[in-house]
Amino acid sequence: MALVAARGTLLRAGVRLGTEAAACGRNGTRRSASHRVLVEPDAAAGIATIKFKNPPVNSLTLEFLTELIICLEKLENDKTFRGVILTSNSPGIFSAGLDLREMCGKNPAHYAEYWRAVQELWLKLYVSNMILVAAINGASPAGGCLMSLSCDYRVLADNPRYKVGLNETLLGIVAPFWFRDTLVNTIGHRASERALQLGLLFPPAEALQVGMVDQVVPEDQVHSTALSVITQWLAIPDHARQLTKSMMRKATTDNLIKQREADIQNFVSFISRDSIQKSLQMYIEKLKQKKS
Ligand SMILES: CCCCCC/C=C/CC(=O)SCCNC(=O)CCNC(=O)[C@H](O)C(C)(C)COP(=O)(O)OP(=O)(O)OC[C@H]1O[C@@H](n2cnc3c(N)ncnc32)[C@H](O)[C@@H]1OP(=O)(O)O
Repeated sequence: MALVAARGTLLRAGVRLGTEAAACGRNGTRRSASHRVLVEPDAAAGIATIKFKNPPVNSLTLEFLTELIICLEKLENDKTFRGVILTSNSPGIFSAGLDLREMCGKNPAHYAEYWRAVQELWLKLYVSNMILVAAINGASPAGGCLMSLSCDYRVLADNPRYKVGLNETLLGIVAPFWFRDTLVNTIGHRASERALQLGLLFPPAEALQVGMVDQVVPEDQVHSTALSVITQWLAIPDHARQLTKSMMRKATTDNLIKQREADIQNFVSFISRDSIQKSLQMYIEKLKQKKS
């Protein structure tokens, strides 16, 4: 059902599925997946690199989310690809997380459609059969950080401006239970409690120390490191690795799947509150003023 909704959104957005299907194909040359998702397939290695290209900050708009979901599904179904690197086409920003404008001044039906797409992307990432490695080449707050936490391994560029974390409380909003669970599964309960309550954004050395990322490397080595990690993981027999991943993660995704509709309703009523709308608008204003 979610994919049908996603395709509906794409078609309304004027994205041609035929073009996108071709983009995620097995050809060895670089192709453009759609407007916002670039895919660089290396069929011989069985690895594809997905590059986010949704300027200015790769925020997760509904259209971008939908393109990512469909691209991941195509790669998942194409047995050529066993590993995927997620990275940004614009070094400096991995992803600014959920697009604030999608959560501001819209109607409940839009919020519901948006949240279903956010859930769908997480589900696709978290239990993917493929080996997913995040090559984090820029700042990665909130939903951007969630994407990387949903991968199997995270490599972060060593630049003090590239902070990662779930900073929702700083916006006056609350990370949902499945964001929390993803973080807890990665860094443990106590560290998550502190990070979530304070909305901490960790610079590289601290991110490594707390376990938000697995490796910090010089900026120009992020992609090559991700590649060599995937190559090591590819040496493990797929069925054994996949079953183990599922054993580790399925309870977490099942928890969302069984209360998916309730989670959407909860999001819609929370985000529609006047007080939350005001907080988000103030936050957007603050971002604008930062420039002037
Ligand atoms: C039960 C209810 C549960 C609710 C849970 C909801 C969960 C939400 C999770 C989220 O992901 S919320 C989003 C959180 N994201 C952030 O806090 C990031 C905010 N952005 C930044 O900190 C910075 O922009 C940056 C990413 C560090 C980049 O900094 P830089 O200086 O390079 O760019 P800016 O000048 O700040 O931004 C350029 C441009 O982009 C706009 N923008 C930035 N972030 C977002 C965003 N998340 N959504 C939409 N737009 C964004 C910014 O306003 C600027 O726009 P302008 O028009 O050019 O001024």
